[in-house]
Amino acid sequence: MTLKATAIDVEINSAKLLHNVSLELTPGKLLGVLGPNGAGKSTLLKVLSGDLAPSGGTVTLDDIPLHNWQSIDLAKRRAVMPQASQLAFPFSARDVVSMGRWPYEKLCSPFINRLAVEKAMILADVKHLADRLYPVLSGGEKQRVQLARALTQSIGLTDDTETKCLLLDEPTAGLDIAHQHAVLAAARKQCKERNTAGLAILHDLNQAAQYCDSIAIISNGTLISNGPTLEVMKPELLSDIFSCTISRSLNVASETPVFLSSI
Ligand SMILES: Nc1ncnc2c1ncn2[C@@H]1O[C@H](COP(=O)(O)OP(=O)(O)OP(=O)(O)O)[C@@H](O)[C@H]1O
Repeated sequence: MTLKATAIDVEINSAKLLHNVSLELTPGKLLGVLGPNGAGKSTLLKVLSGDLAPSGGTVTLDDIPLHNWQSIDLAKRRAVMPQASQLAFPFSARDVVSMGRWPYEKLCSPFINRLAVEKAMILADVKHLADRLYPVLSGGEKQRVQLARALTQSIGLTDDTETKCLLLDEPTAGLDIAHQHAVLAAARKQCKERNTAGLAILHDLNQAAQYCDSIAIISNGTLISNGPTLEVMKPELLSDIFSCTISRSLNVASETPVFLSSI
């Protein structure tokens, strides 16, 4: 049992941002959310995280509506990496990552909390940035520090058996290619090894196919398709959704699909 959205509508100033979207996150799996710019992907993530109340429908975590959860209990169960995080204060990168431990401050010893921070910094490859000031890091470095913050939050307790949810809004945006792979590998590892239910909004079709267990496609605020990655990522559907020609072949060496696109 985990995070479940049922018949979600979002309407702001008479604009329909989401219409009748139902979606469930699965423990141990990474769900990729694809769709054109302005489709409603970030809006969906904000509804799933509890940051935005839907106009209609419900989001439940373990069958309990999100608005009935205490914020500290919700923070123990789901971590969010938003699309952009600005912090004006001169915190170090380690301070920012440590913020992910606030739900566990009183539950774990300082030693355990420090270990969880160090582990997440290694996973997100930001250990070498630990003492640098966050506001002066590059965009990609800040992105990885934010990923580490979300990862350390979703690590929870050392012997935690509760399923966590990890919600990532374009975690690879602005990253060099090696770090794009590293970030998605870290997200997938977190899902598999800690039975975390993950969601990542992505724009790269090849990375989505390579790292995600299932795919949801959103277009014009509507869920168009949702299911196992290769069943959903059909060239005809993708070409239609993204208004360009998309073909799919197979990388024989790695046995992974390869998507090519042209206008
Ligand atoms: N607070 C708001 N008020 C009015 N319209 C909004 C608001 N927030 C988002 N929108 C609009 O809702 C639509 C969906 O936005 P959203 O950010 O969810 O898209 P997205 O799929 O994440 O896009 P992208 O891939 O460009 O990040 C857009 O047209 C956006 O302008």
